[in-house]
Amino acid sequence: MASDTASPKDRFLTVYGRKPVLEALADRTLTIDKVLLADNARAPEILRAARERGVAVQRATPQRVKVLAGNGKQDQGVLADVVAPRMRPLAAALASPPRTVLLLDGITTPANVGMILRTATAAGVGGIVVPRRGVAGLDPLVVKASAGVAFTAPVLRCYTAVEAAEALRAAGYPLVGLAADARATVFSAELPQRCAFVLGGETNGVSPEVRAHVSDWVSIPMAGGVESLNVASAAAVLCFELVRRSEAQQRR
Ligand SMILES: C[S@@+](CC[C@H](N)C(=O)[O-])C[C@H]1O[C@@H](n2cnc3c(N)ncnc32)[C@H](O)[C@@H]1O
Repeated sequence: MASDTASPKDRFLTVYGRKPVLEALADRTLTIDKVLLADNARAPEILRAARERGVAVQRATPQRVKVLAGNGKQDQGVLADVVAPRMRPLAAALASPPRTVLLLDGITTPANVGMILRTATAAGVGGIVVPRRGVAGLDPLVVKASAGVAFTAPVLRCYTAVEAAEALRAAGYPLVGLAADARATVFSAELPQRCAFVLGGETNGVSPEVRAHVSDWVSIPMAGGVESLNVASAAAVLCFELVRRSEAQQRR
C-alpha cells in the first residue's frame, strides 16, 4: 500500500530563476502563492512585479533557496510557488478515482514529461502520475515543454512509480503497460473502462519493479524496422486512441 507521500509541494509548481519568475508574475492567469528571494539577491524588478500583484515576498538564505529549487538548479536566488489547482497527491485523487490514469515510470527528459502533460490533458486524461523519484521534476523545463499546461494538468504526486503502481492496483485499476514488443496492439486490445497505463523510461522502458504489477501489455505497431517511439509520441497515440474509443462508444 502507498505510504503517506503528501507534501505541501503537491499544491505548487516551483518556478525558479529571474526570467521564469518574472514571466509567472506577469501571467495574470496564474495564482502565485509566494516568491522566495535570497537575502543577498537584489531584484528590484521582481519586487516591483510582486508588489503590483500583491504577492508576498519572503527572504531566505541563498542555501535555502537552492535547496527548495532543487540543488544544482540555476535558481539565481529566486523562486516562486505557483498554485497548480489540479495537482494533488495520488492518494487523495483515488478517493474519487478518475477513469483513465497515466503512470510515468523513469521518464527523465523534462521535454518528454512536459509534452506528455500537454497531450494527456488535451485528451482529457483524468490523472497523470508524476512520481517525485525517477521522473524529471516539475521544473521550468517541463513547464516550457508543456507550453504552460503543466500549471493546470491533472498531475498526481507520489514518491515512486512502484508505490503508485501498488496504490492504483489496490484501488482497482488494472495496470496496462506500453511496450513496443507487446503482441496486443493499443488499437485492437480490449481495454477495461477504468485503467492505468504505464509509460516507461527513455532508455530502459518500464522498470522491473513496476513490471511486476502490470497485468497486460499493448504496443503501437511500427513499420520500417523502427525499434521504439519517443515516449511522448507513444503517449500521444495512446491518449487519442482512447479519445477515439470514447467517441465511438458515445455514438453507439
Ligand atoms: C523509448 S521507449 C523505451 C525503449 C527501451 N529501449 C525499452 O526497452 O523499452 C520509452 C517508452 O515509450 C513507450 N513506447 C515507445 N514505443 C512504443 C511502441 N511502439 N508501443 C508501445 N509503447 C511504446 C513505452 O512505454 C516505452 O517504455
